[in-house]
Amino acid sequence: MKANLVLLPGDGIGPEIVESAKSVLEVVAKRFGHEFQYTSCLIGGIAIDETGDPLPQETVDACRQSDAILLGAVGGPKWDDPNAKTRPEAGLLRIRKELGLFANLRPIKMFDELADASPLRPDIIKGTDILFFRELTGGIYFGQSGTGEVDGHESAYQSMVYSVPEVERIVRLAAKAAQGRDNRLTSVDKANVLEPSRLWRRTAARVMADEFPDVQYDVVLVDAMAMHLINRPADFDVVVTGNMFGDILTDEASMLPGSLGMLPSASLGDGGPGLYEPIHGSAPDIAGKGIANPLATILASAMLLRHSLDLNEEASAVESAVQEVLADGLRTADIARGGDSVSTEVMGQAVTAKLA
Ligand SMILES: NC(=O)C1=CN([C@@H]2O[C@H](COP(=O)(O)OP(=O)(O)OC[C@H]3O[C@@H](n4cnc5c(N)ncnc54)[C@H](O)[C@@H]3O)[C@@H](O)[C@H]2O)C=CC1
Ligand SMILES: CC(C)CC(=O)C(=O)O
Ligand SMILES: [Mg+2]
Repeated sequence: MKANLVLLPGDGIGPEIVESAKSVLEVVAKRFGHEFQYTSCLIGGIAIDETGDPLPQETVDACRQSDAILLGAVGGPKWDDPNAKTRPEAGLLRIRKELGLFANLRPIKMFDELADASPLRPDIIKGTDILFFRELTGGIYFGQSGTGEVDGHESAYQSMVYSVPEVERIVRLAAKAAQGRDNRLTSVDKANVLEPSRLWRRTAARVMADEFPDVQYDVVLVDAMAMHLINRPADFDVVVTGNMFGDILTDEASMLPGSLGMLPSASLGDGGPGLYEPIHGSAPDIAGKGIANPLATILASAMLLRHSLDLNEEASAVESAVQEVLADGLRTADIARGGDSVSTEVMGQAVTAKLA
């Protein structure tokens, strides 16, 4: 098949890990007889430096015309000035919104080979296989914000808004995914405090009762969920939650397989191109050192093959190749736990070698 792919390397370790994932896609195309074309576009801090805008219009246009998008990460200390007109992260939020990518799928899958990379005991993490559905284009990250004065003191606010259709569509997707897995769905909210969470909870309950009575459904408050994830992660199947709760809980959940550098994600909407990225950020502390773990981005490219190009065999081949290099004992520093480690490039090449 022919596919037009947009690459958005971004900032920090973004270019290094996207380069590794691109090499993997190139080798997949060669082995399976596909023709992938790549267009690299600006997003984030580098886009601010070059155009003044973290999401230039050419980037949006190229993404809209593509079959799928692979993104590295955005942001870094260079653009952290609290008084700056715009930030790299604004570009990422906008591309998600512009493309209507309301569903962010974040699988938390264990690799047996990495059991010793997790800070948690093997008996606790054994059998963990969670699929998070994080709502991605609403909630507090998109709420009205501003600064002002309260009681004579400088103040700031950011509001959290969810509408019924926004909750319905993400819950439906998550419930359908549950039907294809272990048929269990957990909705996470903060309904004991937040009004949008109460709307979320009653909407989700109605959708589940009316449309998915066969799916085993429960609700958990987000603070308790933070604890359950560490205490009994293997008990969860599909989890659906709002934008900020999903952002935070999945970074926490990355410690189950052992590193942020292992977790991919897919952002999907109603048709149109999907956007694939690792869940981590631009890791400025290790950028340019050639030691970042490229596996999250490589696994994101596998999700791209599966969800946007319908290439299931190819996606599985990439996932197996990752498993094999881990079984061979290859570790980047983040999963080496003090043992021998390899560079980003060597890890990427090892995966492509398995696929060639
Ligand atoms: N999707 C995106 O583009 C995201 C961007 N960010 C941005 O990234 C910048 C840095 O944020 P942080 O809070 O430091 O989060 P981060 O996720 O970039 O890094 C947190 C820690 O994990 C490590 N890490 C992350 N990815 C790794 C990988 N592939 N291999 C090895 N180690 C890895 C980093 O070295 C760091 O110690 C900020 O500007 C933030 O806004 C943060 C999260 C997501
Ligand atoms: C700009 C942020 C919302 C990025 C982030 O932390 C994420 O999507 O995981
Ligand atoms: Mg995050």
